[in-house]
Amino acid sequence: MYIVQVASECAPVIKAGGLGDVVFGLSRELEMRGHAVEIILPKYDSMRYDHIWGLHEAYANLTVNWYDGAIPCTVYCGWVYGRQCFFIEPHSPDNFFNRGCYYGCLDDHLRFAFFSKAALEFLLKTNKHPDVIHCHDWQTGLLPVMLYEIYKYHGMDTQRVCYTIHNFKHQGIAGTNILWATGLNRETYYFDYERLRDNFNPFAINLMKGGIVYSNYFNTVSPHHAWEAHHTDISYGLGETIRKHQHKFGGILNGIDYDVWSPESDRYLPYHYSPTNLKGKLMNKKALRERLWLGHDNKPLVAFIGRLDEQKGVHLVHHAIYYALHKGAQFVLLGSATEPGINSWFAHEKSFLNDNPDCHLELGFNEELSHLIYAAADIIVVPSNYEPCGLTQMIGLRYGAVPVVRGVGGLVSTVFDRDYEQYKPEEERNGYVFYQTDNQALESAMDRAIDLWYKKPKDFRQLVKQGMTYDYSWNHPGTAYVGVYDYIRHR
Ligand SMILES: Nc1ncnc2c1ncn2[C@@H]1O[C@H](COP(=O)(O)OP(=O)(O)O[C@H]2O[C@H](CO)[C@@H](O)[C@H](O)[C@H]2O)[C@@H](O)[C@H]1O
Repeated sequence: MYIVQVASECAPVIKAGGLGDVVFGLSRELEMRGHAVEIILPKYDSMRYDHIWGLHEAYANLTVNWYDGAIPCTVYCGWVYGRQCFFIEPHSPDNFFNRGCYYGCLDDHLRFAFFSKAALEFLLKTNKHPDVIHCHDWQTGLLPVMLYEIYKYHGMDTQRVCYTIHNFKHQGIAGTNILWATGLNRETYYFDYERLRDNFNPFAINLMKGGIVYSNYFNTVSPHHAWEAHHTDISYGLGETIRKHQHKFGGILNGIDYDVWSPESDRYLPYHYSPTNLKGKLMNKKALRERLWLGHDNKPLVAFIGRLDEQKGVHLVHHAIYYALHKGAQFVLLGSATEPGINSWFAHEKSFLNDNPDCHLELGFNEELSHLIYAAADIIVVPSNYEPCGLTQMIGLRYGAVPVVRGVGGLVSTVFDRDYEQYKPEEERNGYVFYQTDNQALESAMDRAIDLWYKKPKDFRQLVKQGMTYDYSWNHPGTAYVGVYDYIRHR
C-alpha cells in the first residue's frame, strides 16, 4: 500500500507532544511491513534541522490558490531517520511557518488550512496517487473536506482518508473566511450542522468536525477513550457528531517506537540496561542527579514529563511534587506550559524549590533530557484529567519507571494496578491506578508505590521488570491501522 501521512508534527524534527511520536513511529512500522510511506509537514523555521538528512528542493513552483490570489510554495524533501518527509514552505507576507513556534498564533486555523490545501495540491501536481491519506488532529481536518469537494474532480478520486484524533479539546473553531480562503466557497452549503457548522457556536465552523464528517474512517488513540468520546462529554461537544458517524469510528491504542525508546540502545543514555540487568538504570539515576545537582541519598526518584496544562491534571502534578518530598522521595519535573498562568505558577515553584536537593523542575522542552529522566526515574506520575492514550506511562514502563496514573482514557488500557487489578494475574500487573481527582486519591497511589520502594525493594524490582516486559510497540497498532487502511480502500 502507498500511504501518505499529513500532519503538523513528526518526531524528532517537529515535536510538541505525542502527535509527533505517533506520526514517526507509525510510519516506521508501516514501512517495516513493506508499505510505502511519505510524510507531508509544514516547513517551520523552528524545527530541528539537525535531525533531517539530505534536505533538498523537491518541487520549486507549487502554486496554491488562496482567497482570490495564490501563494507560491517550495517543497523540500529530506529523510528523518529513514522516513521520507516533504516540507512545504509558502512564500507570502503571511509568513505562515516562520514564526519561531509551531502553534499558538492567532491565525493558526488559517495557517493549517493553508497547509492542508498545499498538501493536496502537492499530491495532485506531482501525480502521487496514495491509496490512503492519513490525517491527524484539527490541523488537517479540512483535508478530507477539500479532497471530496474539490480535488476529487481533478482526478484524486481513489484516495481514502483515515483521520486520527489525538485530542478532542483542540478542534479548530474558525470563521467562514476559511471557506473563502481555501476555495470551498459555498458558505450556506458548508455552514450546515450536517457538515462543518460547529455544534455549539452557531457562527463558527469546526475543522475537526469536517475531518469526522468527510473521512472514510476516524479514530481516537485508545479503545477506552473512544468509548469515553462516545458516551461522555469528553469529546468537547462533538458527541452528537461522533454518534452520527459511529459506523466508521474506532479506538486504536498507540504504540511507542522501540527503535527510539529502548533502554538497551537509547542514543541519549550514558548507560544502557535491560530487564535482566538493571545496573545501568541505577547509573543513569546517578548521572541525572549529578546533572541536576540533586542529592545522592538512597531515595526513590519520582518524575513527571509532559505538557503542563489542564489536561495533564496540573493541580495534581503540583501536589505530587510536595507529596513526594513529604514521603522522602525526590522529584524531577520536565514540562512546558503554553498558558501564561500555569507557566508563571510553575516558574514560581521552581524558584521556591531551587535550593532543594531533592527536587528539580525543568521548564521547557528537552527531548534529550526526557530520555535520561525516564531511565533514571523509579516512579512516573500521570495524573491526567483526561488522556486519549498517553505515551509517558508506556515509555516509563519500558524504562522501568513504575507508573502511577489516573484511571482514564488510554491509561486504563495500559496500566494495571499492582494491588487492585481484577482482570490480570499478579505477574502481569505493572503500576498503580487511582480514579478520583482529589489530592487524597493521588496520595493513596503514591503511598503504595513509595512504600513498596522503601519497604519491599525486591517486590518493587519485580514490578519494574513486569512493566519492562510489556509489549507496547507499534506491532499491534500497526496491524490495526493496516486493517483500517485495507477496509477503507476496498469499501
Ligand atoms: N517538556 C518536554 N520535554 C521533552 N519531551 C516532552 C516534554 N513534554 C512532553 N514530552 C514528550 O512528548 C510526548 C508526550 O506524550 P503524551 O502522550 O503526553 O502526548 P500529548 O498529550 O502531547 O498528545 C496527545 O496525543 C498523544 C498521541 O496520540 C496521546 O498519547 C495523548 O493522550 C494526547 O493527549 C512524550 O514523548 C513525552 O516524552
